[in-house]
Amino acid sequence: MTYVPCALTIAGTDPSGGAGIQADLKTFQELKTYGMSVITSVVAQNTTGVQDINHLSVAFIEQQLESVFSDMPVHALKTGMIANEAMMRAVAARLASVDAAYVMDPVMVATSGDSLIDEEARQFLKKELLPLTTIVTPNLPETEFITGRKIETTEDMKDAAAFIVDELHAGAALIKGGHLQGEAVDFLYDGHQIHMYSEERIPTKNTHGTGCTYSAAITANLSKGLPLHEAVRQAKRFVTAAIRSSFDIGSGNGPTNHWASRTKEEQRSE
Ligand SMILES: Nc1ncnc2c1ncn2[C@@H]1O[C@H](COP(=O)(O)OP(=O)(O)OP(=O)(O)O)[C@@H](O)[C@H]1O
Ligand SMILES: Cc1ncc(CO)c(N)n1
Repeated sequence: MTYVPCALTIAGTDPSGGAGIQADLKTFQELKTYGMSVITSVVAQNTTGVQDINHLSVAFIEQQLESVFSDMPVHALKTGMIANEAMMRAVAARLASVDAAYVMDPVMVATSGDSLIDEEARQFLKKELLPLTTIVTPNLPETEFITGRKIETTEDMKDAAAFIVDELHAGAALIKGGHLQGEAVDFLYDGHQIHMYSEERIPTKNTHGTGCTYSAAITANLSKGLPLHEAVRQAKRFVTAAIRSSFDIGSGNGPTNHWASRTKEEQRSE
């Protein structure tokens, strides 16, 4: 039987297609993995912000998890928006018995600035979910929350990555510098060494869903069995290409373009 890499996302939705579950599934598909999704909250949002949120019940989230795990292989999974502590407890209980790479995108606020999870969920994420991760991928505000430190320089980013692994027991930490000035530089600490991923900053406001797309690409690459550093390296290339050819659609922060990383040959043969 051929091996099909299977990737799962546990997250909220974006009907405008740029972030959340929709961005994750598009990314899984582009990276030639079999994509699956468990929805935590249905979010009415678009490029301008979040208009409303409808949370699914904990029992229904548990049922979705059971439907997937009782029947399907999962080689890697990611979590995105998990709005409250009760939902997080249900996910944590399932993760404890799952043997798959776990990528946590510690989603707290949308690109627009709208809050997506409550205060108790933030605390639970830091104390209970972090130690279960293969890798956590915070942006700068999320890193400041998780570490309780101000992050202003690349040195601060490297120190934060080490702190999150050594003191808070994440498997690895990728600190994303999308919110800094200058080069778009990210640092990975895997418990042994620091890796740096740096790309030219693209002058665009169209960054809706970049964090979702990046963590989904890492998840897809891990489901294929790539080592962590290589999974992140290829994902950084993918998200940079997606930002470079992002869409100027909608009147706010436009979405990334998930098919941008296809080679010319691949695009021609379609
Ligand atoms: N303008 C840009 N040009 C190039 N790379 C960028 C730009 N903005 C962000 N990135 C890169 O995109 C990736 C996602 O980082 P970012 O810090 O924006 O995530 P995020 O804040 O979690 O995203 P989101 O807006 O979805 O919440 C990182 O690799 C970051 O370095
Ligand atoms: C559902 C969801 N998850 C994550 C983000 C962060 O971009 C968002 N805007 N929406």
